[in-house]
This record gives sequence, structure tokens and C-alpha cells, in this order.
Amino acid sequence: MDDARMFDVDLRALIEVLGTNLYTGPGVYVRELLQNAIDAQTVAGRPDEPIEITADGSDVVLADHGVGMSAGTIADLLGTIGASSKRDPFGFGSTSQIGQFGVGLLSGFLVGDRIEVSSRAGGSEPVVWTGSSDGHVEMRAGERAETGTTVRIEARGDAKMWLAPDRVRTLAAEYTGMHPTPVLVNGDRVNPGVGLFGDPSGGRDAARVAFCQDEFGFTPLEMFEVDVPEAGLRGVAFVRPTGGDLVARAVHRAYVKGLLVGDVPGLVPEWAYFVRVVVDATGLKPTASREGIVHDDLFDVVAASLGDQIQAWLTGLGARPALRERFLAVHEQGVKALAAHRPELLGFVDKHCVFETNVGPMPLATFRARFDTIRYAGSIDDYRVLADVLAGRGIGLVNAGHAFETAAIRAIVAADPSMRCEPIGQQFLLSALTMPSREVRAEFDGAVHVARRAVSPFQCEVTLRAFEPESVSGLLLTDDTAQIAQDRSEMLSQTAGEPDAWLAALSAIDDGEAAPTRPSLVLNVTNPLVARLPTLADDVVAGALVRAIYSQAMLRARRSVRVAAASELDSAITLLADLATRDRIEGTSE
Ligand SMILES: Nc1ncnc2c1ncn2[C@@H]1O[C@H](COP(=O)(O)OP(=O)(O)OP(=O)(O)O)[C@@H](O)[C@H]1O
Repeated sequence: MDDARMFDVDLRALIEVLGTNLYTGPGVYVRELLQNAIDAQTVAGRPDEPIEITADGSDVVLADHGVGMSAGTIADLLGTIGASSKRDPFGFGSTSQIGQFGVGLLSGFLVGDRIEVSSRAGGSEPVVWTGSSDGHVEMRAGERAETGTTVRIEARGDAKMWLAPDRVRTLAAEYTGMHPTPVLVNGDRVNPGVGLFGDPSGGRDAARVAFCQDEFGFTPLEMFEVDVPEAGLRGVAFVRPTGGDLVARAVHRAYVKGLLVGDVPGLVPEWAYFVRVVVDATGLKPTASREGIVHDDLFDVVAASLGDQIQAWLTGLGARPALRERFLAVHEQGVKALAAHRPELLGFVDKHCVFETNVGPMPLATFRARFDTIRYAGSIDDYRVLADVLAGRGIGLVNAGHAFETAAIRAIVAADPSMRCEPIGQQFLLSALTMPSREVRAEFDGAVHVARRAVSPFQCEVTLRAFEPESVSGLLLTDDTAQIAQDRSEMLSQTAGEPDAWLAALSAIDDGEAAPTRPSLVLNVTNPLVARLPTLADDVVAGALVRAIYSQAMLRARRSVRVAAASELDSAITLLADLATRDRIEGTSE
């Protein structure tokens, strides 16, 4: 044992490590001092005595009415990094204390080079201890008359901002906002008792709304309580009054024994984007920085339970129609998005979330009661083209083209194998619509030929069908694959001759491929305008008519009309107008 030695601790290096790796910023020293003071007053049984802070930018002084420390205690605890009285189950350690690591006081060195602790424990002489960031400590007799402790930190030149009165006031208010012990900064109380969890009478609800406004920046649509008794956790969930950002992680507020820990990732499930939660727990363990919570088994129990409680509130809306309506008015899309990931929500979405259908807006459950199969269009374009025509044929169609809807429908169907479901693309129409009789087809033979030529600049096929409503002259079917192929060939033709290796490679691949499916213009032979096509002797006139029908079909599908197509259509319509004028002039001269 002769060469046994103690570690020599380089305190400055240790503080550097704490400052850069443990804490998020130097301001945490306020919390650490407050926490020690609150712990000491809790042990002394004087939780209601005020803790007084004075700050003037050069010094910060914090005085408590706690148990205080004797010279022996100070020597054991403050001079030893990592020593804490709060871990000893047989000493004055108690679950009501917050500290445990024995490093909190060191955080004072993040803002000052010298910490002075003047203290007196019941039945002991007063004592003054000073510690310097160079590792030097000393102790002398004090003069303090009352039991308790006063800590003074002298600001280091570069850290004065952290001791400025406003900064200290803000930090103290934030950390102790929920704590019943009065905290005074330069004489003013900064934590006038939020009382979120108290008696329902006595303005508790108003305090909750005010808290939500201050901390989360909104007036809640609704508030509900959450609690996890095994972790001594109480909380309130605030429902957001506007749609949320589904991608950004929601920020919540967690307190342990009344002191702010901060936002704790993983405590509230990420899918619960529509609430902000504040909780205070006695059983959860803060991490050493006190800016997070240790992910132990209890943490997992709490996280699961909070998720279940939020979900139970959501599904409970099933029985609260007025609130449900207000909630869904802002969160329906988000809840549909969740359904694909939370099987427990599928029933709610199925029964209460409204989808656009070609027989009116309704929940899927209602739609299913009417049609056995959930036919849905996965894009808004498809839905627009298909909705009326399928409705005319008694086929129900759901618009699943908005974000998340297809995934929600698929999840609902996957959860119940007895449900029937069919995604419908525009090409479905070709099989669903009646092929005209052989005679009609023969009659239109020449007209179809002319029509193909007329729309060939638009890379489009022409097909005949007979369908209701007869007011629809033509439908433009543009399934995604055809659309992509068309976009690509246009892009390649525009960039032909450009020395871009990637485009050249693309065009080489395309050359080798079979002709892609093309968009189709479906002419409705029951439409009076289309019915006139075979009777027109002049191919130019017939072609102009077809292009006019094409333009109508395009508008119907709400496609944007490209420049080349637009000028073709203009010339077709001009031609028709010229002809109409000529007919009228000829008719007048006759
Ligand atoms: N204001 C105070 N009054 C009485 N005792 C105190 C006071 N401040 C510190 N102590 C004593 O000094 C010990 C060390 O304090 P320190 O802040 O370094 O760590 P801690 O509070 O025990 O744990 P943690 O690192 O988790 O904060 C405490 O355990 C406590 O016994």
C-alpha cells in the first residue's frame, strides 16, 4: 500500500467537462443552487420559507432557511466531489430531495472562480467555506446567527451576463415555476404558485390555460388530466387548437418534484402531435445534468401509460360529438396519418374521420355499409376524372388522394380481412364503361381515324365508349405510368442534342424499350357533339372539334394545359369560330 495515492483532480478541467458535456449552458447554476436550497428547507421542514436571491451582475447571493451544514458536514460534502448527503437512506436523505450526485454545487464554477458558502446547522457553530476553481478550498469560523445557508458566487469577467438580475430572474422563474416554495429575486417573488394540480375550485383551470399560453403559446382546444401513480406523476395534456407540424417533434414540459427538468424526448409518444403535455413526477430520476430523465424501467412504464391515456382520450371522442367535431376540424388529416401507425386508432378513423366520396362526404364505415367494396382513387387527378362517371353507374368511389389517406384506408382494410378494397386507376374506366355496339364502332371508324390524327401532337390514344352522363363529351385518362412516359419523352425531345451524359443514357434506355402506355381520350358516343363527328364531311372541321373535346376533357381532369397544346387548341377553336361565321355569312347571302 506504500505507493497508493489519491487521484489529483484538476478542478478546472473537470468544470470544463461539466460545462461542455453535462449541462446545456452556464445558466444551470441557478437551478442547482435553488435545488440545494429547496432540498435543505424540505429536510428542515420549512418548505414555505422564502428563498432569497440577490443579483447585481457581479455577484449572486442565494440564502435559504434550510438545515444548514456544520464544519464537519461541509468538510465531508463540499470538499469532496461526488459526495452527497442525499443518497444515504439512513441519514437525512429522503425521497423528497432532488439532488443525489454531489456535483451540483460545482456548476457555480461555470460562472465564477470563487464560491463562498456561509452556513449554520442546528446545534453547531457557524462556518464559512470557500472553494476556488483552481481547486483550493478553505474553511473558517462564520458569524451567521440563524440556521440555514447562504451561497455567494463572484462572477468571472466573461460570465457576468449570467449573473445579471433579469437573467437570474428569468432562470429562477422558469425552474421553480411549479414549486410551492416562494423564490424571491431582488425582493420580488418570481414563482407565484402555478397550482396546476391543486383543488379544482380556486382557479386551477384558469391557471392551466395561462400556463399553456405562456409555455406552449396557444389557448387549448381542450385539456385533460394524465396520471401515473406508480411514478407519482400528475399532468395535464393540452390539445392544440390548430393543425400541428407532423414532422417537427412536439416539445413538452417535465418537472421532477416541482423543479423543471425541461423537454424530455420519449416521455410523450411522438405520434401525439396534437397535444402538449406538462407533468410533474416524484418517482422519475433526473439525469446528472437535471436536464433529462434516466431511461429506466419506470420511465418506460410512464411513457407507455401516457401514450395509452392520450389514445384513450382520442378514442373517447367517439362519445363526445361536439368536441369531436371541433377536434377533427383541425386534426383530421393528422389523425388519418396516425392511423397507419397506431392500429388502436383505426376504429376511430374508420367510424369518425370523413372521406370525400362520389356519393358525398362520409366516414369509411358508412361508405362500407352502402357499398361492399372500398374502391378508392389514390390520386386527386384520378378521383376527379372518375368520380361522376362512376357515380352515374352506381359505383362508389373514395378520394384517397390527399396525403395519408391511402395509407389509412390500407391500414383499416389490413386490420379486417373481411373487408374488400380495390384501388382504382383511370384505366379502370375503360373496362367499366360500355363498349359501343359493333355497328356504332363501324359508324365511327373514319371519325376515330381523324380524331387520332387530331390529338397525335399530344401523344394521345383515342377510344370509344358509351356512358352516362351524356353531357360528358370526352374523358382524358392519364394513368401515372403514361403520364411519366409522356413527361419523359417531352423532356428528352426538349433537350435533344444537349451534351448531357445522363440524358443521353436515358434516351438510349428509352430507345430500347417498348412504346409506353399513352394517355387516352375516351370519346362518349352518347354525347350529341361526339355523335355529330361521323356526319362531318370535312376532316379539318372534325379534327378541330376533336381538339375542342380534348381541351374540355383536359379541363375536366383539371390538368394544366401545356403551351404547345394550348396553341393547337386555340387554332382549333379559331377554326371552328371561322367556320361558324362563314356558315352564318353564307346562310345570310342565300
Ligand atoms: N444550501 C444547502 N444547505 C444544506 N446543505 C447543502 C446545501 N448545498 C449543498 N449542501 C450539501 O452539500 C451536498 C453536495 O451538494 P451538491 O449540490 O454538490 O450535490 P447534491 O445536491 O447532493 O447532488 P446533485 O449533484 O445531484 O445536485 C449536498 O448533498 C448537501 O448535503
